Amino acid sequence: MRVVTAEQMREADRLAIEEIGMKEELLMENAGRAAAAKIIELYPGLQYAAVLAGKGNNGGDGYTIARTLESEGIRTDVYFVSSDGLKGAALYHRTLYEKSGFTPRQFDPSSFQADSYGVIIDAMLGTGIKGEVKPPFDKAVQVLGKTDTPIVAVDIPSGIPSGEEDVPSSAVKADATVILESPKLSAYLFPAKEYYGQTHTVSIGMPNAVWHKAGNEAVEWGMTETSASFPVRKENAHKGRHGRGLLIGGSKNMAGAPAIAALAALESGAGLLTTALPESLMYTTAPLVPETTFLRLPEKEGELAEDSVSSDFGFDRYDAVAVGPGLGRLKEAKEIVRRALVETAGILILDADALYWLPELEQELSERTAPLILTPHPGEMAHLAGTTPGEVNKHRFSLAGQYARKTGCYLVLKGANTICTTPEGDQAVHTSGNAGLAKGGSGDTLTGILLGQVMQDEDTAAMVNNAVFLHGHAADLAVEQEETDYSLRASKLASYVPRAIKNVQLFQENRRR
Ligand SMILES: NC(=O)C1=CN([C@@H]2O[C@H](COP(=O)(O)OP(=O)(O)OC[C@H]3O[C@@H](n4cnc5c(N)ncnc54)[C@H](OP(=O)(O)O)[C@@H]3O)[C@@H](O)[C@H]2O)[C@@H](O)CC1
Ligand SMILES: [K+]
Repeated sequence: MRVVTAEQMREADRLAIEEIGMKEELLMENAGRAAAAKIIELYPGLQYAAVLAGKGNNGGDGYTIARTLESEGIRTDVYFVSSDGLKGAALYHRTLYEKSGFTPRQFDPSSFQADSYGVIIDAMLGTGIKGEVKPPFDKAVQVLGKTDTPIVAVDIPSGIPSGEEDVPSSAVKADATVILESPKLSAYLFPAKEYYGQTHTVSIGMPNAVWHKAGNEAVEWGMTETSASFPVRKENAHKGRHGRGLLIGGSKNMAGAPAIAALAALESGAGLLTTALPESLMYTTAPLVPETTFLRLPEKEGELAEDSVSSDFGFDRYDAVAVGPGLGRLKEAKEIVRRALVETAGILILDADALYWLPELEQELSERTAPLILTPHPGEMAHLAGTTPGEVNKHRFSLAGQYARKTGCYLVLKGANTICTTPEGDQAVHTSGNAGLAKGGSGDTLTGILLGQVMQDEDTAAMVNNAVFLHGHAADLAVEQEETDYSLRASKLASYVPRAIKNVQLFQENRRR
């Protein structure tokens, strides 16, 4: 599913109108009808609704929704908060509404009876918003903030920006948002996302052709995208075919991390896995993951020593190498990361403490040509980009895009709604996963899944996204079944990866039928 900025949506709109000849009134009719149908689906038995309408096209959608609901037998009152300068398609649809026998009323915050309606539809401000909500809309936002009646926003909750701009001090907090045609970036950014409630995207019949010119910012990557690119294993498969992977990590205080990552790598498809760790950790790791082979490395104070990785270590013998889970920050680890960057001819994944050294390895980073995947959480991203976690969270799309293009890496920016960016700047945002993932060790699981997945196909971008999807989907399945978002532990999470893969394969089979 396409994800856009307000500018791209406007450009698509313009192209559909000017180049394809769709009338704006038609797009608005489609929008209103699709939104009304979704509202009826969400609230079966709805009898009485109110629409709060603005003076732009979002308001225009509101009049169309009201007319459609009325024709479905649902009594619907329209209150215009402002209609100053109503024009174009919005004026056309208000006129249709009036000529159909209905009379819109001026919204009055002191007399509006929010509780008498089954649903209130927020059609005040859409993608045209700029800055803090101004009068008279501010009062209407306050009134909606006090009612228990469900609020359904049209396209975007009024006041919320479409992109990475600041969320104003007050905005409509919707129970659900019916997004028109394509979600805007803010639907994936906190705190804006919290205002959307449940999201439902409906088509307004925008011709696909316009997107080639209008472009789009990102896609949302889910089950459909994963199953479309998930490789089918050949019947005569051989273990070597599915990749030789190397995992490097572990230290005395993070002794379990390599086991968690190794389990996840094997359960996501790694053919042959070697785990390189401080030698003392082998005896605790082997019983947990009997299928991996080991490289027992010399250690210093329980962490890998600088000379742990011998000159003939053989980074280039593997299809993919992951460095980081439980590695620790002793400065000796820097040399291991440097060598991995320079010598790994296959795909290299750097995670956790391996990322810590990257700002000091700029030259090696810029000289690396083989694929590199970085998996920072917002704190690590801030360290990489030389900024604060707060700034990272505000500008997740743009910052990730800049960093991936600048360094030529595949960047997996973790956090709620993980964003994957390719070296070319193409982005995919993920919604799978839940609060159960906000726990130590869940990053190790992701690194393992990435290691297992990237060796399965040459389309690295798709494999990275599939790994992120499987990680989130495994967490969702765990919570649906016997786990909760409190209890989910990373090692348990790995045990749900097979079920996540099974679901992807079932989805694939059903599509082929
Ligand atoms: N794209 C498509 O294909 C289709 C799009 N459609 C719909 O169009 C919507 C976008 O419509 P839009 O561009 O007319 O803007 P919209 O959000 O209605 O608001 C504009 C008004 O807000 C005002 N305003 C601005 N800032 C403000 C503030 N801080 N506080 C208060 N007021 C503020 C501003 O007034 P001004 O400040 O300029 O006086 C202006 O009058 C989109 O979200 C979707 O619902 C559908 O119809 C189907 C086809
Ligand atoms: K709205």
